[in-house]
Amino acid sequence: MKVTVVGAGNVGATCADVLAHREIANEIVLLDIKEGFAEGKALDIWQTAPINLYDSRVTGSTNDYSKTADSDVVVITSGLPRKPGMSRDDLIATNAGIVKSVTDNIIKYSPNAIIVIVSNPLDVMTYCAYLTAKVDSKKVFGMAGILDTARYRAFLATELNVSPKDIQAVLMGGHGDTMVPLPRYTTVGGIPVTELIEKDKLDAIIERTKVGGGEIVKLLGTSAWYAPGAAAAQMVEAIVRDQKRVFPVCAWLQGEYGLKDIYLGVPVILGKNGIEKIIELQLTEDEKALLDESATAVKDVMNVLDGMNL
Ligand SMILES: NC(=O)c1ccc[n+]([C@@H]2O[C@H](COP(=O)([O-])OP(=O)(O)OC[C@H]3O[C@@H](n4cnc5c(N)ncnc54)[C@H](O)[C@@H]3O)[C@@H](O)[C@H]2O)c1
Ligand SMILES: O=C(O)C[C@H](O)C(=O)O
Repeated sequence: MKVTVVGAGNVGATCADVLAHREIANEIVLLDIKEGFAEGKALDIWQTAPINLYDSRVTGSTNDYSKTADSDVVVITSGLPRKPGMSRDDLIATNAGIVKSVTDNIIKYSPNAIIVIVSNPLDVMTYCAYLTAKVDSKKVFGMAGILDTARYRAFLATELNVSPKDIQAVLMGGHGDTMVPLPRYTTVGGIPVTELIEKDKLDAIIERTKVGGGEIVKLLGTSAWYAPGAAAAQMVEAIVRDQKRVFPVCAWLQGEYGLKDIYLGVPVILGKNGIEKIIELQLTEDEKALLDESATAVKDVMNVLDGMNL
């Protein structure tokens, strides 16, 4: 299996590192526009192989897409991260052009690749890649839900003093402050979370999750990378190993949840064909209202992209 990661910055390099040391792909290409940057990162990662005992090959390339030819999966992380005070949507002006040109190049050399978008604003950059790639939407989708649920699960694990391994959760909607964590679908070792935590504490964790990206931006001056890189690698693993994992993924909706022509986070089954199924949950009226609100927020930014005439 060959996997390309475009953008060798914080998220891209972390993703490539996880793919390599967990031997998720045997050939990993890191590509960046900055001269020598991807080569340097790839060399550093590859030099961990004798220490971490793996044999996945990691190579780097400065914008030479011929090196990415015939990739099975491509992860796109290229683009600016936000700084304190910015929203993810503020990145659209720069990142849309980047995601479009990268997707064009990727499709030219790997027409059958499955494409996982990470660049922000996530839902709209995934839409941008889909419009550019002109392939089945089951092969173009975005990473956000695994990260957002990981934050939610980590906060719950701290609060309840239990292993994060035992916390399962579903989160839907856009990758922004309108995301919709679903306590009704959150369990701890099979026990509904609502039986283990007071409502006000759970509400506070949900609110913290919604702004979890911003919390890190404020602390670091740039956005997160360890959890995002690992989350993207987990999606790649589900695809290359045909694991049929159930994850929240930013997917193209065509009537599911009463929503059409929009990229939004929903639970899916992920396997060798990409999105193998979108799972439709029975939402309560309140949950559906929150999802609709999130969809409206994403649609507004999709309209901005449409107006850019890239
Ligand atoms: N979906 C998510 O949950 C999630 C999580 C974290 C970060 N992100 C987003 O991922 C993106 C990357 O974040 P980061 O922290 O790695 O940023 P970074 O600045 O560390 O890395 C971005 C890299 O992209 C490269 N790049 C820019 N234009 C390029 C082009 N045309 N072709 C190839 N490479 C190009 C840059 O040279 C840089 O090395 C940001 O947009 C960020 O907002 C999304
Ligand atoms: O918050 C950001 O800008 C990056 C990313 O979307 C995140 O949630 O960490």
